Amino acid sequence: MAGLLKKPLKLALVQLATGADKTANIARARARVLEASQAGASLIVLPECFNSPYGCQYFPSYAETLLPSPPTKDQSPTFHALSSLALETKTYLLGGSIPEYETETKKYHNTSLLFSPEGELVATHRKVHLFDIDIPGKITFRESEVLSPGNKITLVDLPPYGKIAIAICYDIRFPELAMIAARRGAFLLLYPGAFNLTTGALHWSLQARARAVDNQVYVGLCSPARDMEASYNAWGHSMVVDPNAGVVVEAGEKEEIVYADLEGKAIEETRKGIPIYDQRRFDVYEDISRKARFEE
Ligand SMILES: NC(=O)CCC(=O)C(=O)O
Repeated sequence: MAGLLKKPLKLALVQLATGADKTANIARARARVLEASQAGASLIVLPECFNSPYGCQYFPSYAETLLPSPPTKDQSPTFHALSSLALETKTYLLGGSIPEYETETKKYHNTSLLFSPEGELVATHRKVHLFDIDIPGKITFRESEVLSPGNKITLVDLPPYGKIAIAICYDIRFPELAMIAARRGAFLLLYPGAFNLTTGALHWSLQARARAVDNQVYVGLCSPARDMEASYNAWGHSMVVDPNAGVVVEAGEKEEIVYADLEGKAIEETRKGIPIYDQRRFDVYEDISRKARFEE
């Protein structure tokens, strides 16, 4: 399967330091996105919940309304800030995620918005797998107490590069989603995410490398910077992994932008050397990518 990534692409992951002030978070994101675009990035990613603190107690008060689209500036200042910034920088801009309130259903979502270099909204991903875990003595978190899940896999074409898939944080633990997107032609799986000090140490890098090696695609994980004063301590360590599961670049814990130059030949050479794409046995097991709920 040659030619998934049709043109080399500089990817930037902005490991943003966020706080309680939404306006300040957006302003800080803007400064970092301008910096990344000046460094030559053409796809720039912000972290999960980049305009708010991460936590169920915060989602309702920080939530913005995105539908019907486009929202007004009052309904979603973040939508308009991202759209203008993508247009100003002429980049693809993935607005990590923001808490969303859908007025029609009266539901909250954890939602990622992707804008084109023309400032147009080109994809919306609502977190499909909500972060509900309970590790006694370490961490209990129940996004589902406030949020409702999204119901689709998000695969989007970024001309002239090719297709990418977008999912959010806990979504990475579900290899089906990654595998389906990769089998439908994604060259890159992007996960804005905020793992924590318990599961970050255990699984952050492992999950990124696993999704890359399973699918022989690039994987990018973009975290908020770690803030030990916050109620939830993000892991940091934003990273890009190549199609052979090698870590191309990894941030530390503080605010930082990391860059990676993605090239189609890395995917092609990996798949040529270890040709699992041609060796699948759909006579033994099912090709689940044929049945997925998709919006391309
Ligand atoms: N924000 C999240 O979905 C956190 C996911 C996480 O920490 C994990 O271990 O998975």
